[in-house]
Amino acid sequence: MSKSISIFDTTLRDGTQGEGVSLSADDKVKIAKKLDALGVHYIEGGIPGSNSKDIEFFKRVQELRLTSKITAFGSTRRKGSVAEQDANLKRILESGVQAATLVGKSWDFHVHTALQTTLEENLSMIYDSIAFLKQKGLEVIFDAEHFFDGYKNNPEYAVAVLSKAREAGADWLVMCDTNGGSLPHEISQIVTSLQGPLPGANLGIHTHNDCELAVANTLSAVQAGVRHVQGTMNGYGERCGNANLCSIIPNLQLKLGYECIGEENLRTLTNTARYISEIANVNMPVNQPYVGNAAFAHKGGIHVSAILRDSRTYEHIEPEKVGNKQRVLVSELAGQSNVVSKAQDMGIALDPASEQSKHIIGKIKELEHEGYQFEGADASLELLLREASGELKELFTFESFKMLVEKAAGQPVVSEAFVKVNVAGESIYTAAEGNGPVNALDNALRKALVQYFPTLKEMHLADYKVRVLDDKDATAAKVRVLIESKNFENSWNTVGVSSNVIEASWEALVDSMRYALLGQISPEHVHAAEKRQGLVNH
Ligand SMILES: CC(=O)SCCNC(=O)CCNC(=O)[C@H](O)C(C)(C)COP(=O)(O)OP(=O)(O)OC[C@H]1O[C@@H](n2cnc3c(N)ncnc32)[C@H](O)[C@@H]1OP(=O)(O)O
Ligand SMILES: CC(=O)C(=O)O
Repeated sequence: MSKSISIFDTTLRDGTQGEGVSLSADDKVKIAKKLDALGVHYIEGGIPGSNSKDIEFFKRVQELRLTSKITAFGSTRRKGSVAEQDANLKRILESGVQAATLVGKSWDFHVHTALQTTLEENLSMIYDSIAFLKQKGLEVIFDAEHFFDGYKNNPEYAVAVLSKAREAGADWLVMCDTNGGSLPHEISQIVTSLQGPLPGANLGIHTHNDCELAVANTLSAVQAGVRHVQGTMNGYGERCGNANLCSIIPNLQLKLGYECIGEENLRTLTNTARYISEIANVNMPVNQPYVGNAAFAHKGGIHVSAILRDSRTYEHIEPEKVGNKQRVLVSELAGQSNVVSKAQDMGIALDPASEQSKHIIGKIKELEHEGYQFEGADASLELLLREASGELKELFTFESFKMLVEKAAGQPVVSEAFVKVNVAGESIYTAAEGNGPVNALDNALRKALVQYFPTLKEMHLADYKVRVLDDKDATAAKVRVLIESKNFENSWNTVGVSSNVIEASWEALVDSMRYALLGQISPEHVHAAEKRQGLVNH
């Protein structure tokens, strides 16, 4: 039996039925290009009978001449009408696609309850609609909605639906686990049972994740003989989502030896998944298998010590095969290996056997106990490691700060910060306003430093997160502030902890600037060098 699987992506249709996922025509075009580059065989673009955004997408995507086939989705004709007059079928034709996905009922209960028609009329709706589109020269993928629930309730009818679709000329007969309630062994048994009534049929699978089994159910169907797999990127979709292609494709290709998108394209999977999550504006869970940030991240000291000897000790595949990478995290669960490996990544020489490395681990554990978290604050960790290894040159030191927050009735709240820092032996005092206390502190600190270090003009704060660490004693609870900073090329994260949110923010802010200034020369040295060259005379 062929080991090629046709991959059908419905991120742009079923994916957008997921809560919180909404894509403009422009977003859809961008995602379609990316999916095409990934090498999926079909891209279901939307429902031309539903909205003008999808109509615009189908118009624009034709101009791109993608390799993936674009399909338009719609349901079978309405009951008691004729296919030629059906508004949804007409819209599919007008969309200019060469392939259509038609959804039809295959559960008798749905025919009676949702459609409120007879079983015979539903069969005619399926036959007429597929035959009409085939007559117009389209490839037709028939999605048998609720196929598995239908089969459990009335197997003869569910099979009659697929047979009718085949008779009408459907190119693929796709069995849908629409409510996502099936288990892998049921999928396997039902798919296998079709070999008798539908010998040699082109079967496909479309599953939902309501029992967190959509990927497992898809694999079961493939092992029972289906050769067409529908799913979405990152598992977006109605309710709990669709089968996640980011897991299905590597499972099929790397574990089961099926050909899906090829080895080279598979290496772009992580980038594609992350790009789509950015466009969809949906945060990707860090622990998402294969493509998540933590999919190959190692935290426990015992794990890190072993992966440094051989990655296979704690990795089921080489991360590069799906375009991901190994990461080592540093936390209170760290051992020497984590810290030494992290230091190496940062270009800091640290002897694993030294007292110095033991001291650093002790220090990290102590700080994590106090509430610091270095997993999400690489820049603060690097400062700590450089400081402990004696490599850090401080370019400024803190003297004091003061805050004023004022609110008068009917007036907007005003925040002002006063900051005193010392640069090259000189005490600098600045004041600045901001749209909040942290912004005011950032502005005042920057104002003090930028005259000495102009590169600070290029950086800005990109994200700010506060977490309450101990709510047993509400007012004395500690907070942890995480700040993400960016310049044109890089982003870096810093952390601060205190029972006072302003102090915690200050600490993270100062670290952010200390990190931005790593490798810069102190103004004292610049001044001394200029003096040597006779550029200044004092
Ligand atoms: C399993 C799936 O995911 S199927 C895809 C689901 N996705 C969507 O529904 C998103 C896009 N949907 C839409 O924009 C709209 O629902 C439309 C344009 C398709 C239809 O809108 P409306 O005409 O207002 O109908 P409405 O959404 O209220 O109800 C669905 C109608 O489709 C009919 N219908 C449902 N499934 C089918 C089917 N397989 N074949 C024929 N008709 C069907 C229903 O009987 C109902 O018609 P009725 O009100 O005459 O009984
Ligand atoms: C067709 C489809 O999306 C489903 O049955 O779930």
